Parts: sequence; structure tokens; C-alpha cells
Amino acid sequence: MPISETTASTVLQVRGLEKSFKQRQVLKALDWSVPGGRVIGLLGRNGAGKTTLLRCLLGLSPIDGGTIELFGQPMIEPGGERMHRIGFVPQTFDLFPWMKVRAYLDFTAAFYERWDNALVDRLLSSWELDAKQKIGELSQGQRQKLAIVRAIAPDPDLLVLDEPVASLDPQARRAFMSELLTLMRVPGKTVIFSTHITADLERAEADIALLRDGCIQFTRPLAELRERMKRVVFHRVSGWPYPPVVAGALKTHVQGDQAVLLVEDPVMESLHALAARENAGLRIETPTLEDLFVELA
Ligand SMILES: Nc1ncnc2c1ncn2[C@@H]1O[C@H](COP(=O)(O)OP(=O)(O)OP(=O)(O)O)[C@@H](O)[C@H]1O
Repeated sequence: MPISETTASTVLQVRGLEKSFKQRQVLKALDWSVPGGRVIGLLGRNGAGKTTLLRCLLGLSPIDGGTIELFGQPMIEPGGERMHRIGFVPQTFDLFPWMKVRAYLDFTAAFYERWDNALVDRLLSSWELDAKQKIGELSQGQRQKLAIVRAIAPDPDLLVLDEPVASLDPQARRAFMSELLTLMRVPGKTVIFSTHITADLERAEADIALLRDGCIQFTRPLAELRERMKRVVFHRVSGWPYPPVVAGALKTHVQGDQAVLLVEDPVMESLHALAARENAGLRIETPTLEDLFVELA
């Protein structure tokens, strides 16, 4: 499947990215182009390399090969002018346990050109974070909320979040997603977040990027995936000695009397002709994003 094309508003351009840990090659000649103004959900199975990729993109982990451009400039190390435009929420946040929440935020604010104090106060209050509590005494979920507040407050142009909602309860998750969408309504802002929670991606109407086998397999709007990917089920009482061959099939399973295929851009006339030829029943369904993830990842 094609990778998104480079546009004038490309925020991130990765070419041939290679990254290994000892003998384990995690990212393999990875190409990725991320246009500005989108919410991108990065999906991939456990260990696919999502955290590794996000850390490489931000210059937090050295790369073995390839190039990364952020805002049109090569990304070699973190910091510099660009840090004012980037917000990052790591998978775990356990810095400064001795600092109180307010002191930590004030300390962090000093490093940024922009810092939205009103937003900080609003989020602390609506997410029930106690400004006087020490970070070390916060629960995992509360720390994650704090990390999100800290990342959003500088009004970044690019917000990168590594499983930001993993420790949040459903209410907090929804509140966070709604903040994220509010942030995105400003033109030109880009959000990349990794997650296993496909419902959040659906709520955010995110573009879906799939990381598998060390590469980004595709980056596509969710609506387009829904439109183009169909689950095709053939049913035949006598079973399937060999699976039916269908143009555009990405995955095929035979389960008893059913042959279930995930098909990209199915041609309806061909499917009906095949069903008639094989004397089989035919059903066409739109898979959920979770179904797609299970099939493709
Ligand atoms: N510092 C490290 N040293 C050695 N191996 C590492 C290191 N960091 C990651 N890896 C390996 O790289 C691979 C990718 O890990 P990564 O954390 O990027 O995956 P992930 O997609 O974020 O997984 P998850 O969904 O479980 O968070 C794994 O096999 C992991 O063991």
C-alpha cells in the first residue's frame, strides 16, 4: 500500500530509518511522511517498535541509518529552537518525584517561549490534579495526566504521545481525547500518538499508521480505511478444500464452511460471480478498526 505522499506542509519526513538493539533489528529502512494538521494514530503490536520509532523521531534515541527531518530540518539531537514547537508525553513519567505539581509546571514553563497558564489551571482543575501534591506521591494515572498537561501547555505545533492514555480511567481518557481534539482545531497542529485503544482513534477520527515488520505499512484516514477495506465471507455447506482467490485480498482464513477474506477495494461483480460459480453464499461487512488491527498488525 502506498505511503502518504510528501506535501509542502510535511511536518515529518523519514527516509530509510534503521534502528537495532544489539542483534535485534527493530526499524528496517522505514520511510514515513506525516503531513501537518493531522491526528495520526500509530498502531502496532507489542514490541513492534512504536516507542523506539517515536524516540528516534525526537532525537531521544540514536539511529543507525537513514534521515529524519522535522519541520524541514534534519533531526540530529533534541533541543534547540525546535523544542518550543514539540510536545512529548513518554510512556512512563517518573521524573522529579520530590517536586510539587505546581513547582514542576512553573519550573518547566521557564524553558518555553509559549506557556498557556490558563490551560494549565483549567486542566489541573478538571482532571483533579492537586497542585500542592508531590509528583512522587501521584498515582500512575495522575502522573500521566501531569505529563499531558506539561506537553500541551507550551502550545506545541507537533505533539507526540507514547500510549498517553494507558493508565487513565475511561472518564479521563475521554476528557483527554476531547482536549486533544480541541487542540487540533487550530490549523496546522499535528498530533502523533501510539495506542492500543482503537476506540480512541475512532473517536478522534485519526489517520491510522500501521507499524509492522519494522516499517510503516500505510498511513491512511480512518474513513478511507472503512470505505476501502471490507470483510468478505463466503459460506458453502461442503466447505473449502482450497481458499477462494480474490483480487485485493490481504488475508484469507478458512473456518469450517466459511472462507473469510479481508479485501481492499473489492469488486462486487467479481465477488458475486465467484459466489455463483462456487455455489456459495456471500456476505460483505465493514470491519471495525479493532478487527482491521487484528488482521493486519
Ligand atoms: N533499550 C533497549 N535495549 C534493548 N532492546 C530494546 C530496548 N528498547 C526496546 N527494545 C526492543 O525493541 C523492540 C521494540 O520495542 P518498543 O518498546 O519500541 O515496542 P512497542 O511497539 O512500543 O511495544 P509496546 O506496544 O509493548 O509498548 C522490542 O523487541 C524491545 O525488546
